[in-house]
Amino acid sequence: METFLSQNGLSLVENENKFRSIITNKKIDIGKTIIISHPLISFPILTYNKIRCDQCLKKKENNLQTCSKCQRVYYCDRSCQKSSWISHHKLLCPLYKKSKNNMDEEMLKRVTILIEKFFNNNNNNNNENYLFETFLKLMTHRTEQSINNLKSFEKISNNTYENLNFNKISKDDLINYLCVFYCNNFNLHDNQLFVYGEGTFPIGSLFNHSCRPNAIVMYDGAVQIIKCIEVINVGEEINISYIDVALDRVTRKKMLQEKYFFECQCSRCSVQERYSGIFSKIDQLIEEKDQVITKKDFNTSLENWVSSESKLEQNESKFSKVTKLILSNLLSHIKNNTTDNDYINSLSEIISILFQNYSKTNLFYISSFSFTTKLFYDKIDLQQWYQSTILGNYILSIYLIIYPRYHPMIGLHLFTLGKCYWNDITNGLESVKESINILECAQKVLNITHNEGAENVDIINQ
Ligand SMILES: C[S@@+](CC[C@H](N)C(=O)[O-])C[C@H]1O[C@@H](n2cnc3c(N)ncnc32)[C@H](O)[C@@H]1O
Repeated sequence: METFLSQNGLSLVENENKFRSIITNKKIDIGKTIIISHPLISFPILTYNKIRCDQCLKKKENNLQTCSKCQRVYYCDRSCQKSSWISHHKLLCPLYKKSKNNMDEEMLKRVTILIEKFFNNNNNNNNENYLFETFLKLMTHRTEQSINNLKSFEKISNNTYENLNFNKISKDDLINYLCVFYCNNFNLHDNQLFVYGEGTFPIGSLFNHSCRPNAIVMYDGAVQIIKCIEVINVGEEINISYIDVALDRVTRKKMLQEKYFFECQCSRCSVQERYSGIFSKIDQLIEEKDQVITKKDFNTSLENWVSSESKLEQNESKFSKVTKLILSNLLSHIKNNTTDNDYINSLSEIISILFQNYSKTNLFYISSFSFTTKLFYDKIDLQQWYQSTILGNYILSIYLIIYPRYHPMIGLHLFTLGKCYWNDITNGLESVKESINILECAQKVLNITHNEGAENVDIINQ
């Protein structure tokens, strides 16, 4: 494991609160790939299992071939089918007739078959041994798991043990593996961020969480790619995010505690930050203070704003003011190569103004956001392009407050917004100019966040 990490310029160091952390031995620039790693096991979720190959997880609509024996798994070609057969399917194929596995059981069976082989051939110089060694040292948090979890793990472990013969692995080991899955596994997502699979990635599991991460996780089929979104200097820790960082502090805290068993002390959540810093102000802006009535008010005023007849009236709205303030100050930081410090300074100034003037409004609530996004896509469906650009700009301004500037959500949204401007002919040449500006920003972000060859990036680059 250490060798693999050091080949990638990384080190694993002990950490008092987090057990271990990954730090970089060299400066990493924005957009650079930090590490590419393979899963021990990954497979598509049920809704995708007929359009994504069970072995390589690449998409191939309509052309996948099923295993003629069990007719439960689909492959893109003979080579993937053969790899899967050798890896685990030979043992699992006859079992599919008997039972319908849930995801955890499926993962457990596949992983355990491989680990048993690893134990049996321990001396072989297999170049994937580091994956097993890493997996076996991942955190289980077993003593902190809920009683319900442990009961369910025991049941799955019993089923698995009855169906497969293991010599080197005990039932108790299986429960440990399930605990590892619970707080280490990843959901694989496509370039639009839709989840298509689940995977055990031992190397990816070494990265700790931050609510203001400097790295993101992307996928290409079954391959995991961790990319840098903020300059990371020698000796600094690399952090990804385990949850959606747009969530408010209370929800983040609850989710991290329930699923990963830790109290987050990242740069955004630390006590020091909480009382003074910019992220604390952001968290206060998005934290919900009022109840349902204001939500209804919000929806009505948003709809009125978007459909107001006169532009003057529109510009007077708090939605317009906030959007203009944020975009006029922050959008240029996306396109130009400003430093992270310059960006944070600008963000800090904006947040202070927003905090002073809008901290008692519900403009930044996540719950308001689902309505705003729905309205945005409704306008697109209705081809009301001008209104879609107004809403799209507002959404973009909120994204720039809650997400790091080079985040896939921002890139994807810019891409959609750029297309709305392109279709909006009411403003003539102005719309075309704005479309180009927005699409250039989208190109910059997507080239950083997405992998080469990703569909959106290709379209935009062309
Ligand atoms: C996927 S593992 C990350 C690697 C782990 N530190 C290790 O050494 O194996 C997730 C676990 O790491 C710890 N962890 C991750 N991020 C943390 C953070 N920001 N603060 C405290 N603990 C964290 C928690 O115990 C969590 O359940």
